[in-house]
Amino acid sequence: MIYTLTLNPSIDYLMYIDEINVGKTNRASREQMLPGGKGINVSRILNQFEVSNIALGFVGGNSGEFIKQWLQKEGTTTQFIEIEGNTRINVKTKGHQETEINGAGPVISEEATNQLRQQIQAMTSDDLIVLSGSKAQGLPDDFYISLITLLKERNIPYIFDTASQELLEALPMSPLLVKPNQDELGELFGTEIKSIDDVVTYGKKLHEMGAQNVIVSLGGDGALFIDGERIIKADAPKGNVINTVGSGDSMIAGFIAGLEQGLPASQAFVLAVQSGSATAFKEDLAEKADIDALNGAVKLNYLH
Ligand SMILES: Nc1ncnc2c1ncn2[C@@H]1O[C@H](COP(=O)(O)OP(=O)(O)O)[C@@H](O)[C@H]1O
Ligand SMILES: O=P(O)(O)OC[C@H]1O[C@](O)(COP(=O)(O)O)[C@@H](O)[C@@H]1O
Repeated sequence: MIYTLTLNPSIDYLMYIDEINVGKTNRASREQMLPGGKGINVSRILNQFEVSNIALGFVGGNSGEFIKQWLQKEGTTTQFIEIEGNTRINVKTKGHQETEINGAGPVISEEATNQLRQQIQAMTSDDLIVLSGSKAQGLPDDFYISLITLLKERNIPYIFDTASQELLEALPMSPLLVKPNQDELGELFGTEIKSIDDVVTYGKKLHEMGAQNVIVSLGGDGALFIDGERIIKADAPKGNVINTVGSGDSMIAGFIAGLEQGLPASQAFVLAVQSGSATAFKEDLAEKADIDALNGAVKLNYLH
Protein backbone atom coordinates (compact mmCIF):
# COMPACT_ATOMS: atom_id res chain seq x y z
CA MET A 1 0.00 0.00 0.00
CA ILE A 2 1.07 3.58 -0.60
CA TYR A 3 0.67 5.94 2.35
CA THR A 4 0.95 9.71 2.50
CA LEU A 5 1.65 11.49 5.76
CA THR A 6 0.61 15.10 6.41
CA LEU A 7 1.60 16.15 9.92
CA ASN A 8 0.08 19.64 9.55
CA PRO A 9 -2.81 19.56 7.03
CA SER A 10 -4.63 22.74 6.05
CA ILE A 11 -7.66 24.20 4.44
CA ASP A 12 -6.21 26.24 1.59
CA TYR A 13 -8.32 29.42 1.49
CA LEU A 14 -7.84 31.04 -1.93
CA MET A 15 -8.65 34.75 -2.09
CA TYR A 16 -8.72 36.38 -5.51
CA ILE A 17 -7.44 39.93 -5.13
CA ASP A 18 -5.49 41.93 -7.69
CA GLU A 19 -3.25 43.79 -5.33
CA ILE A 20 -2.73 43.67 -1.58
CA ASN A 21 -2.23 46.93 0.28
CA VAL A 22 -0.49 46.18 3.56
CA GLY A 23 -2.04 48.07 6.46
CA LYS A 24 -5.32 48.70 4.56
CA THR A 25 -8.65 46.87 4.26
CA ASN A 26 -8.44 44.65 1.19
CA ARG A 27 -11.46 43.00 -0.45
CA ALA A 28 -11.34 39.85 -2.50
CA SER A 29 -13.45 39.46 -5.65
CA ARG A 30 -14.12 35.84 -4.70
CA GLU A 31 -12.73 33.04 -2.56
CA GLN A 32 -12.56 29.27 -2.45
CA MET A 33 -11.81 26.60 0.17
CA LEU A 34 -9.82 23.51 -0.77
CA PRO A 35 -8.25 20.72 1.26
CA GLY A 36 -4.49 21.24 1.51
CA GLY A 37 -1.26 19.96 2.96
CA LYS A 38 1.44 18.27 0.99
CA GLY A 39 0.67 14.59 1.61
CA ILE A 40 -3.05 15.22 1.16
CA ASN A 41 -2.39 16.76 -2.26
CA VAL A 42 -0.24 13.76 -3.21
CA SER A 43 -3.09 11.45 -2.19
CA ARG A 44 -5.62 13.38 -4.26
CA ILE A 45 -3.51 13.17 -7.42
CA LEU A 46 -2.69 9.48 -6.84
CA ASN A 47 -6.43 9.00 -6.67
CA GLN A 48 -6.75 10.61 -10.12
CA PHE A 49 -4.31 7.98 -11.40
CA GLU A 50 -6.35 5.28 -9.63
CA VAL A 51 -3.33 4.40 -7.48
CA SER A 52 -4.71 3.07 -4.17
CA ASN A 53 -3.40 4.98 -1.21
CA ILE A 54 -4.18 5.89 2.38
CA ALA A 55 -3.80 9.43 3.74
CA LEU A 56 -2.36 9.62 7.26
CA GLY A 57 -1.87 12.63 9.52
CA PHE A 58 -3.39 14.69 12.31
CA VAL A 59 -6.72 16.48 11.86
CA GLY A 60 -8.97 18.35 14.29
CA GLY A 61 -12.11 20.46 14.56
CA ASN A 62 -14.47 21.58 11.80
CA SER A 63 -11.60 22.34 9.45
CA GLY A 64 -10.28 18.79 9.90
CA GLU A 65 -13.78 17.45 9.22
CA PHE A 66 -13.95 19.51 6.00
CA ILE A 67 -10.76 17.84 4.73
CA LYS A 68 -11.87 14.35 5.73
CA GLN A 69 -15.23 14.69 4.04
CA TRP A 70 -13.73 16.13 0.85
CA LEU A 71 -11.24 13.27 0.55
CA GLN A 72 -13.83 10.62 1.32
CA LYS A 73 -16.18 12.09 -1.31
CA GLU A 74 -13.36 11.76 -3.84
CA GLY A 75 -12.71 8.17 -2.80
CA THR A 76 -9.37 8.64 -0.99
CA THR A 77 -9.06 6.40 2.05
CA THR A 78 -8.06 8.25 5.21
CA GLN A 79 -6.73 6.97 8.53
CA PHE A 80 -6.24 10.34 10.19
CA ILE A 81 -5.60 10.64 13.91
CA GLU A 82 -8.14 12.97 15.54
CA ILE A 83 -6.57 15.65 17.73
CA GLU A 84 -7.66 18.51 19.99
CA GLY A 85 -7.79 21.93 18.31
CA ASN A 86 -8.48 22.97 14.75
CA THR A 87 -6.60 22.06 11.61
CA ARG A 88 -5.03 25.29 10.30
CA ILE A 89 -6.26 27.52 7.47
CA ASN A 90 -3.62 28.65 4.96
CA VAL A 91 -4.49 31.82 3.08
CA LYS A 92 -3.33 32.04 -0.54
CA THR A 93 -3.94 35.33 -2.32
CA LYS A 94 -4.18 35.20 -6.09
CA GLY A 95 -3.63 38.29 -8.19
CA HIS A 96 -0.68 39.72 -10.08
CA GLN A 97 1.39 37.73 -7.60
CA GLU A 98 0.69 34.70 -5.38
CA THR A 99 1.17 35.41 -1.66
CA GLU A 100 0.81 32.67 0.94
CA ILE A 101 0.21 32.95 4.69
CA ASN A 102 0.42 29.48 6.19
CA GLY A 103 -0.98 28.95 9.70
CA ALA A 104 0.96 27.43 12.58
CA GLY A 105 -1.61 24.69 13.21
CA PRO A 106 -2.56 22.86 16.41
CA VAL A 107 -0.17 21.38 18.95
CA ILE A 108 0.11 17.59 18.72
CA SER A 109 0.02 15.59 21.96
CA GLU A 110 2.40 12.79 22.86
CA GLU A 111 -0.51 10.34 22.77
CA ALA A 112 -1.37 11.26 19.16
CA THR A 113 2.32 11.02 18.25
CA ASN A 114 2.51 7.51 19.67
CA GLN A 115 -0.57 6.51 17.67
CA LEU A 116 1.20 7.61 14.50
CA ARG A 117 4.31 5.61 15.44
CA GLN A 118 2.09 2.55 15.84
CA GLN A 119 0.64 3.08 12.35
CA ILE A 120 4.16 3.15 10.95
CA GLN A 121 5.24 0.12 12.94
CA ALA A 122 2.42 -1.84 11.25
CA MET A 123 3.83 -1.16 7.73
CA THR A 124 5.97 -3.60 5.75
CA SER A 125 8.67 -3.42 3.08
CA ASP A 126 5.96 -3.84 0.39
CA ASP A 127 4.59 -0.43 1.35
CA LEU A 128 5.76 3.04 0.32
CA ILE A 129 5.23 6.22 2.33
CA VAL A 130 5.43 9.85 1.30
CA LEU A 131 6.49 12.13 4.17
CA SER A 132 5.93 15.74 3.25
CA GLY A 133 5.27 19.21 4.53
CA SER A 134 6.12 21.15 7.64
CA LYS A 135 6.03 19.59 11.09
CA ALA A 136 3.16 20.39 13.43
CA GLN A 137 3.74 22.18 16.73
CA GLY A 138 4.56 19.98 19.70
CA LEU A 139 6.52 17.46 17.67
CA PRO A 140 10.19 17.04 18.52
CA ASP A 141 12.74 18.74 16.22
CA ASP A 142 13.99 15.38 15.02
CA PHE A 143 10.51 13.90 14.54
CA TYR A 144 10.86 13.14 10.83
CA ILE A 145 14.28 11.57 11.39
CA SER A 146 12.88 9.37 14.15
CA LEU A 147 10.08 8.18 11.81
CA ILE A 148 12.56 7.58 8.98
CA THR A 149 14.74 5.55 11.34
CA LEU A 150 11.69 3.36 12.07
CA LEU A 151 11.05 3.02 8.33
CA LYS A 152 14.66 2.05 7.62
CA GLU A 153 14.62 -0.61 10.36
CA ARG A 154 11.72 -2.19 8.44
CA ASN A 155 13.14 -1.57 4.94
CA ILE A 156 10.12 0.53 4.03
CA PRO A 157 10.79 2.79 1.03
CA TYR A 158 9.98 6.44 1.56
CA ILE A 159 9.81 9.75 -0.29
CA PHE A 160 10.74 12.85 1.68
CA ASP A 161 9.67 16.40 0.78
CA THR A 162 10.27 19.05 3.38
CA ALA A 163 11.96 22.43 3.35
CA SER A 164 13.70 21.73 6.67
CA GLN A 165 17.32 20.74 7.25
CA GLU A 166 16.07 17.28 8.26
CA LEU A 167 16.11 16.55 4.53
CA LEU A 168 19.93 16.58 4.56
CA GLU A 169 20.01 14.35 7.65
CA ALA A 170 17.71 11.85 5.93
CA LEU A 171 19.87 11.46 2.81
CA PRO A 172 22.16 8.73 4.22
CA MET A 173 18.94 6.73 4.82
CA SER A 174 18.46 6.67 1.01
CA PRO A 175 15.03 8.17 0.30
CA LEU A 176 13.47 6.92 -2.94
CA LEU A 177 12.88 10.52 -4.02
CA VAL A 178 13.50 14.05 -2.75
CA LYS A 179 11.93 17.05 -4.50
CA PRO A 180 13.09 20.47 -3.38
CA ASN A 181 12.13 23.49 -5.45
CA GLN A 182 14.84 25.91 -6.53
CA ASP A 183 14.64 28.13 -3.41
CA GLU A 184 14.54 25.15 -1.06
CA LEU A 185 17.63 23.66 -2.74
CA GLY A 186 19.49 26.92 -2.12
CA GLU A 187 18.33 27.09 1.50
CA LEU A 188 19.48 23.51 2.15
CA PHE A 189 23.03 24.44 1.17
CA GLY A 190 22.98 28.04 2.44
CA THR A 191 23.41 29.46 -1.06
CA GLU A 192 21.47 31.15 -3.83
CA ILE A 193 20.77 29.07 -6.92
CA LYS A 194 21.24 31.39 -9.88
CA SER A 195 21.68 29.16 -12.92
CA ILE A 196 20.90 25.71 -14.25
CA ASP A 197 24.57 24.83 -13.57
CA ASP A 198 23.96 25.62 -9.89
CA VAL A 199 20.84 23.41 -9.93
CA VAL A 200 22.92 20.55 -11.37
CA THR A 201 25.76 21.08 -8.87
CA TYR A 202 23.56 21.07 -5.78
CA GLY A 203 21.03 18.55 -7.11
CA LYS A 204 23.93 16.14 -7.69
CA LYS A 205 25.04 16.64 -4.11
CA LEU A 206 21.61 15.38 -2.91
CA HIS A 207 22.11 12.24 -4.97
CA GLU A 208 25.72 11.76 -3.83
CA MET A 209 24.60 12.15 -0.21
CA GLY A 210 22.14 9.25 -0.61
CA ALA A 211 18.87 10.16 -2.39
CA GLN A 212 18.06 7.51 -5.03
CA ASN A 213 16.19 9.97 -7.25
CA VAL A 214 16.27 13.76 -7.14
CA ILE A 215 13.81 16.13 -8.79
CA VAL A 216 14.48 19.85 -8.44
CA SER A 217 11.35 21.69 -9.50
CA LEU A 218 11.87 25.03 -11.19
CA GLY A 219 8.31 26.43 -11.44
CA GLY A 220 7.59 27.70 -14.97
CA ASP A 221 11.13 26.69 -16.01
CA GLY A 222 10.33 23.00 -15.58
CA ALA A 223 12.44 20.61 -13.53
CA LEU A 224 15.73 18.72 -13.31
CA PHE A 225 16.00 14.96 -12.72
CA ILE A 226 19.07 13.17 -11.36
CA ASP A 227 19.35 9.46 -10.57
CA GLY A 228 23.02 8.59 -10.89
CA GLU A 229 22.63 7.31 -14.45
CA ARG A 230 21.46 10.51 -16.05
CA ILE A 231 20.72 14.18 -15.57
CA ILE A 232 17.66 15.40 -17.47
CA LYS A 233 16.23 18.89 -17.75
CA ALA A 234 12.54 19.08 -18.62
CA ASP A 235 10.94 22.22 -19.98
CA ALA A 236 7.51 22.87 -18.49
CA PRO A 237 4.56 22.84 -20.89
CA LYS A 238 3.21 26.29 -21.71
CA GLY A 239 -0.27 27.22 -20.51
CA ASN A 240 -2.42 29.67 -18.64
CA VAL A 241 -1.19 29.60 -15.04
CA ILE A 242 -4.09 29.84 -12.57
CA ASN A 243 -2.93 28.44 -9.21
CA THR A 244 0.44 26.79 -8.62
CA VAL A 245 -0.37 25.70 -5.04
CA GLY A 246 0.02 21.93 -4.99
CA SER A 247 2.10 21.76 -8.19
CA GLY A 248 5.09 20.30 -6.37
CA ASP A 249 2.91 17.72 -4.61
CA SER A 250 1.32 16.81 -7.95
CA MET A 251 4.81 16.11 -9.33
CA ILE A 252 5.52 13.63 -6.57
CA ALA A 253 2.24 11.83 -7.23
CA GLY A 254 2.93 11.78 -10.98
CA PHE A 255 6.35 10.22 -10.39
CA ILE A 256 4.90 7.52 -8.13
CA ALA A 257 2.09 6.82 -10.61
CA GLY A 258 4.69 6.43 -13.38
CA LEU A 259 6.71 3.92 -11.34
CA GLU A 260 3.49 2.07 -10.46
CA GLN A 261 2.72 1.82 -14.20
CA GLY A 262 6.17 0.22 -14.67
CA LEU A 263 7.62 3.20 -16.57
CA PRO A 264 11.38 3.83 -16.50
CA ALA A 265 12.39 6.64 -14.14
CA SER A 266 12.90 9.12 -17.01
CA GLN A 267 9.28 8.61 -18.16
CA ALA A 268 7.98 8.73 -14.59
CA PHE A 269 9.75 12.11 -14.45
CA VAL A 270 7.85 13.23 -17.57
CA LEU A 271 4.57 12.26 -15.90
CA ALA A 272 5.70 14.20 -12.81
CA VAL A 273 6.26 17.39 -14.83
CA GLN A 274 2.95 16.92 -16.69
CA SER A 275 1.13 16.53 -13.37
CA GLY A 276 2.81 19.59 -11.82
CA SER A 277 2.00 21.79 -14.79
CA ALA A 278 -1.56 20.46 -15.16
CA THR A 279 -2.17 21.56 -11.56
CA ALA A 280 -0.60 25.00 -12.21
CA PHE A 281 -3.12 25.48 -15.03
CA LYS A 282 -6.13 24.77 -12.76
CA GLU A 283 -7.80 26.41 -9.78
CA ASP A 284 -7.94 23.17 -7.79
CA LEU A 285 -5.49 20.29 -8.33
CA ALA A 286 -5.38 18.69 -11.78
CA GLU A 287 -7.70 15.90 -12.80
CA LYS A 288 -6.53 12.94 -14.87
CA ALA A 289 -7.92 14.46 -18.10
CA ASP A 290 -5.88 17.65 -17.50
CA ILE A 291 -2.71 15.59 -17.07
CA ASP A 292 -3.47 13.52 -20.19
CA ALA A 293 -4.06 16.72 -22.16
CA LEU A 294 -0.33 17.48 -21.71
CA ASN A 295 0.82 14.18 -23.24
CA GLY A 296 3.79 14.94 -25.49
CA ALA A 297 4.11 18.52 -24.18
CA VAL A 298 7.15 17.92 -21.93
CA LYS A 299 10.45 18.34 -23.79
CA LEU A 300 13.47 16.55 -22.32
CA ASN A 301 17.06 17.65 -22.64
CA TYR A 302 19.66 15.03 -21.55
CA LEU A 303 22.51 16.91 -19.86
CA HIS A 304 24.40 13.70 -19.00
N1 LIG B 1 4.22 28.76 -14.30
C1 LIG B 1 4.23 27.45 -14.57
N2 LIG B 1 4.06 27.00 -15.84
C2 LIG B 1 4.10 25.69 -16.13
N3 LIG B 1 4.33 24.73 -15.20
C3 LIG B 1 4.50 25.12 -13.93
C4 LIG B 1 4.46 26.48 -13.53
N4 LIG B 1 4.67 26.54 -12.18
C5 LIG B 1 4.84 25.27 -11.76
N5 LIG B 1 4.75 24.42 -12.79
C6 LIG B 1 4.92 22.95 -12.80
O1 LIG B 1 4.84 22.46 -11.47
C7 LIG B 1 6.11 21.92 -11.06
C8 LIG B 1 6.34 22.25 -9.61
O2 LIG B 1 6.33 23.64 -9.43
P1 LIG B 1 7.22 24.38 -8.34
O3 LIG B 1 6.62 25.75 -8.19
O4 LIG B 1 8.65 24.32 -8.73
O5 LIG B 1 7.03 23.46 -7.06
P2 LIG B 1 6.54 23.79 -5.57
O6 LIG B 1 5.03 23.90 -5.68
O7 LIG B 1 6.98 22.62 -4.76
O8 LIG B 1 7.20 25.10 -5.17
C9 LIG B 1 7.14 22.52 -12.03
O9 LIG B 1 8.27 21.69 -12.15
C10 LIG B 1 6.31 22.60 -13.32
O10 LIG B 1 6.22 21.32 -13.95
O1 LIG C 1 3.37 22.15 5.30
P1 LIG C 1 3.73 23.47 4.67
O2 LIG C 1 5.17 23.56 4.28
O3 LIG C 1 3.26 24.64 5.50
O4 LIG C 1 2.95 23.55 3.29
C1 LIG C 1 1.55 23.46 3.25
C2 LIG C 1 1.04 24.05 1.99
O5 LIG C 1 1.68 23.42 0.88
C3 LIG C 1 0.73 22.86 -0.01
O6 LIG C 1 0.63 21.49 0.29
C4 LIG C 1 1.15 23.10 -1.44
O7 LIG C 1 2.48 22.65 -1.61
P2 LIG C 1 3.24 22.75 -3.01
O8 LIG C 1 2.77 24.02 -3.69
O9 LIG C 1 4.70 22.74 -2.64
O10 LIG C 1 2.87 21.53 -3.79
C5 LIG C 1 -0.58 23.55 0.32
O11 LIG C 1 -1.69 22.77 0.02
C6 LIG C 1 -0.44 23.85 1.80
O12 LIG C 1 -1.15 24.99 2.15
